[in-house]
Amino acid sequence: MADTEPYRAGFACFVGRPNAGKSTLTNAIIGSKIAITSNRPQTTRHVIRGILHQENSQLILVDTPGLHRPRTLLGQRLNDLVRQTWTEVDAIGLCIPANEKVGPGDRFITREITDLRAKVIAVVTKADLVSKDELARQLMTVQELGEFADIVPCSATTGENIDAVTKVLSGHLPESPQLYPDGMITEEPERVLMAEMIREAALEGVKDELPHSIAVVIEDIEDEEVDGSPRKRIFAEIFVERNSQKSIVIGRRGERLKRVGTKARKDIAKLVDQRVYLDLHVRVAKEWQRDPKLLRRLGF
Ligand SMILES: Nc1nc2c(ncn2[C@@H]2O[C@H](COP(=O)(O)OP(=O)(O)OP(=O)(O)O)[C@@H](O)[C@H]2O)c(=O)[nH]1
Repeated sequence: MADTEPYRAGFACFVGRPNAGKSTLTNAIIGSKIAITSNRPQTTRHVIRGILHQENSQLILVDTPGLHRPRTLLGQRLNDLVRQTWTEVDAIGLCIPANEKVGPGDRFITREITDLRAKVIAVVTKADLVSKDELARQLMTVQELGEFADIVPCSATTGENIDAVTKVLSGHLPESPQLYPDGMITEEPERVLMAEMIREAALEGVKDELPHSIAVVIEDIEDEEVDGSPRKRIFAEIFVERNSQKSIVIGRRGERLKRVGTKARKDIAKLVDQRVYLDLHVRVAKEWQRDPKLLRRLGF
């Protein structure tokens, strides 16, 4: 029967409250670190696409930030971006952690995505954190939450049932010819990925206020040759809103910034498969979240 199956291709995204496991799931499916995860809410800012090529389908995953109460211009733009994305996809995976009570946040998001043309699949994430009984109970609670085309439990950490999530999502895509060439896993410009890697490194182990106040811009990338082998020299600016935040990022005698640079450099070197020299600067740009010009420069 397999070869009579029609070819399907289309777009899907994961939604869910902050920390529901959307980015980790996206990574587990695509099998490469293209979306940024952290244990802090709302670190996913850019729409990043990963493309999963299978024999009979092509699943294009779009990563969106979470909806949140818009307090700034950035907040409003992010929400617009999220809603825009939802209207464009063919399938939506609503992520609900197995280890947390279904709450108002989940109901809010469920309502928001109910009347879209996309098929909605409930994905119960982090299944590894609960017992079988707890998982069964959560699946039943989720069933009551709304009308879903399917409900699938999985764990992105152990990889359990990730194939099932992919299969179910792909099965709800429209019949369509292949949309992207073979082998392509992301169409996000490398610069955005580089900036996200630096941002992730800069956020490691810092206080709650920083994630919303930090942004990274890649100013320039130069190809150079060192000792006969190619190297990329990358100039990046880390923007923060206050001097106090600048001190946090830089650390005592610049030690923290050095660690940030080392980690980001390694991640970027893996991404571009080349040696990298990273030139990092930290700049205070007061209220960058409210400055339309700066927002545009930062890619929002
Ligand atoms: N044990 C376990 N932890 C997970 C799993 N999936 C995600 N996590 C953890 O949950 C936290 C949040 O995961 P993310 O993937 O960043 O969540 P997100 O929904 O993208 O979060 P936002 O970007 O804030 O919207 C991270 O610390 C992950 O390591 C899983 O299957 N099992």
